[in-house]
Amino acid sequence: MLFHVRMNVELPHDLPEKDVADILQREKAYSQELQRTGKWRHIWRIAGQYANISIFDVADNDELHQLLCGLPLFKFMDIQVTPLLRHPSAVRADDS
Ligand SMILES: O=C(O)CC1=CCC(=O)O1
Repeated sequence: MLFHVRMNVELPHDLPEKDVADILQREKAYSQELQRTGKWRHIWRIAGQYANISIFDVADNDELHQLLCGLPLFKFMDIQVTPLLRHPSAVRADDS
C-alpha cells in the first residue's frame, strides 16, 4: 500500500546542540535504511520549510504506524498521512 506522508518538524529551541546532532544523525540512518529496503520510496524537502513529503510503500496501516513511531524525530513531528491508490487515468504501468 502506498501512503503520502507529510512530516513537519519542530525542534524545541532549548534542546542542547549535541542532542539535536545525535537525533538528526539517527534520523538520517533510520530513514536511509528504510529507503534501501524500498519501504520509504521517496523523500522530498518542502522548499522553505522544515518539512518533507514522503512516499511509503508498506504492507498496511499497522506497518506504516510502526515505522513512523520509530522515527527518532517522531516526538518532534506533526505527521499527516494520506493513503494512495492508482488513478484509473494513469498512463504508466508503475510509479517508478
Ligand atoms: O528533515 C526532515 O524532513 C526529517 C527527516 C525525515 C527523515 C530524515 O532523514 O529527516
